[in-house]
Amino acid sequence: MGRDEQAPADKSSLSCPVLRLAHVAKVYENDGVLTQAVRDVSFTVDKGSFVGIMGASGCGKSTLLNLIATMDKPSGGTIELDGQDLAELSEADLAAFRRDHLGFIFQEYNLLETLTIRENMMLALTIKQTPKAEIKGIVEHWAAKLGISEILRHFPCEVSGGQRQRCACARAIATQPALILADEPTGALDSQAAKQLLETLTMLRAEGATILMATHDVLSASYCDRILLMHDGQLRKVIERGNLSKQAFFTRILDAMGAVRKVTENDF
Ligand SMILES: Nc1ncnc2c1ncn2[C@@H]1O[C@H](COP(=O)(O)OP(=O)(O)OP(=O)(O)O)[C@@H](O)[C@H]1O
Repeated sequence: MGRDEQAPADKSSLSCPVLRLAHVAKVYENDGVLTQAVRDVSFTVDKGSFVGIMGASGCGKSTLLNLIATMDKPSGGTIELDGQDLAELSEADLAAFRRDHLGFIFQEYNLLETLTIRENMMLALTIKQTPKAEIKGIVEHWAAKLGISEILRHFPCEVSGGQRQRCACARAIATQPALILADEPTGALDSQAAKQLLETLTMLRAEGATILMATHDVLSASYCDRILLMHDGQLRKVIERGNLSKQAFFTRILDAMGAVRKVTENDF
């Protein structure tokens, strides 16, 4: 049995996890109807890694991301981010914790339309109480790295979808969060812009960022170091990239997805 065939292993003794989930569950209740969206999910995300959560629509990716983003609370299990058990935080502490430890990149950019790209980045740093004297330098540093220096004075509506998404990346990384959560970040982009964005995320990872990305797109997933394959709320498989090329990893993910589907079909 290859290592990508094993049940998810806790690698925390070997490395430095930024995020640790243990037996996380989420049950929604609407008008007495229960939906078990996440079931007994355990995994860790190491510092400086780029991890993907994959699975078909409805498998629980967004629910899991919302729990990690502190937007919702699990029905069971524990989530530890940057050494903090999220359950121990009061409602009042959560917003500050989110601001100080997390960065977000969503499918729909989430830039404030009435602010320029520069102001969007500055706002994130101001909210995080970055010293005023440092803000300009930080904005310019990341804008240059992400190739958006020329458009800093523009409003989001004046730039392309790909540029907007790179701005969202610049804003997320500028505050140096412990973890960047990306939810289908390439969902609204054409294939060329999607490729550029994925290369940008890979570059941010090389700069030390830790990224957890939900996607249903195998090509996006092939840029990751590790894929967590979900099905029906459960973590079914962990696929490590290791030394594989992007293309070989792409094939391995496809194979693993096929295998998960086969097991599921055989259940009937
Ligand atoms: N607020 C809610 N109330 C009740 N059920 C919900 C709620 N949010 C999600 N669900 C259900 O939980 C399950 C997981 O949904 P979730 O949105 O996490 O899946 P997903 O993998 O992110 O899907 P997609 O890729 O389509 O966004 C689904 O069965 C969904 O219908």
